[in-house]
Amino acid sequence: METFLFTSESVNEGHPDKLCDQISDAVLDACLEQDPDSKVACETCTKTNMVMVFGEITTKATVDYEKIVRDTCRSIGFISDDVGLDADKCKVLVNIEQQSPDIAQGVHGHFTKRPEDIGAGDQGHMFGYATDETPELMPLSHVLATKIGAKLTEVRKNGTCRWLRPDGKTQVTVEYYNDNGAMVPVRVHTVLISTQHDETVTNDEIARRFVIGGPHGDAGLTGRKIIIDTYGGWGAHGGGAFSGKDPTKVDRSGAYIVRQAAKSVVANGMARRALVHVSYAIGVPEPLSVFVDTYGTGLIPDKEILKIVKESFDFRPGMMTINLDLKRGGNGRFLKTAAYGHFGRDDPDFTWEVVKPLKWDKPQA
Ligand SMILES: Nc1ncnc2c1ncn2[C@@H]1O[C@H](COP(=O)(O)OP(=O)(O)OP(=O)(O)O)[C@@H](O)[C@H]1O
Ligand code: MET
Repeated sequence: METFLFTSESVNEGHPDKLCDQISDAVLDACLEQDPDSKVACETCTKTNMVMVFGEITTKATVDYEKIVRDTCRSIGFISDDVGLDADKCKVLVNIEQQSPDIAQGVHGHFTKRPEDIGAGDQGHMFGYATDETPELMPLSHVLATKIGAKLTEVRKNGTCRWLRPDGKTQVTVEYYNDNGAMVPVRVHTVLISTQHDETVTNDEIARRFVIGGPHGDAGLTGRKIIIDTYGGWGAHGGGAFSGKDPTKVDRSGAYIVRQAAKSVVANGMARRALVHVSYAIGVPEPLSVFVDTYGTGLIPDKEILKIVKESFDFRPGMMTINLDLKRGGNGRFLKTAAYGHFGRDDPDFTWEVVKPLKWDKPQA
């Protein structure tokens, strides 16, 4: 049996880039909670003793950006310079302007367009992926890297492992067998864990020193972990980031709907593995292209699956927003997505994970 190795990495919520993603999505949550029509493009950057939020936000909500930054840092565990950032003492800079009137006019006509007519918030192309190798229909290498990272945070926060600090990375290599296009995991080959720790840990417990972490060790930026956010290197990626963006930004809503489409194709038994691709032009509601590839695992031809996908999913931004309930923020709805992956999560707030029943004729054996 010919096999190959495939590796996915993940980072914890204390990684500086992920801290930025979480602050951006906490801002989005706060805006949507008070004003579901908010238009939000919130970027965050951080370095030692400093967090800055910046971008374009048009909202009726009254938002205390500084408080959101400090609360988010604190809840992750950044509570002293020692661990990489002090939530209560760090400098917080805010540089937020309104959405460009040119974009507002083209995309939502300054809030006048009906949902059917709302245009894509930008050009771009997005991929959704699903594979039958795990119950959540996600790549095993990615699921394991993500879950080990989440577990590290859990044992830090619940006190099981007292020498852990917030920042950390994981990486998992899995040996796979290619079963006519379907991916079959054979064994876990390597697990790598790099976690920030305090000075009390001994050299027997760890291989390399990693005391300086968080923004002190490495600057952070929103949108720098797009592969960790999606499929761990499997499938494909159009390059758009998710966090801090309202659903008119198809980088996010488009990627969510194509995940639902790919997952539904696999869950309905039409294929063992699927990639769904969509593209947009700014200000235009209908997608420019939709494409399906089942890597040769389809029980019916890909072009028939594509037809079913196009009939079953509405790719217009205003309609994706309604169908996936993407204007609902608050209660950490989007904040949750900003660490440990946007896909494959078992949580009713991840509406794009709900499998849609698809009507198709299974060929006779
Ligand atoms: N009114 C406009 N019409 C068309 N394009 C515009 C308009 N205003 C700005 N742009 C272009 O679109 C770009 C935004 O594309 P980009 O992919 O960087 O978006 P983004 O939301 O920042 O995504 P990411 O977070 O993935 O970087 C701007 O930098 C600019 O080049
Ligand atoms: N940041 C922009 C906005 O707020 C979107 C990217 S530029 C087309 O609409």
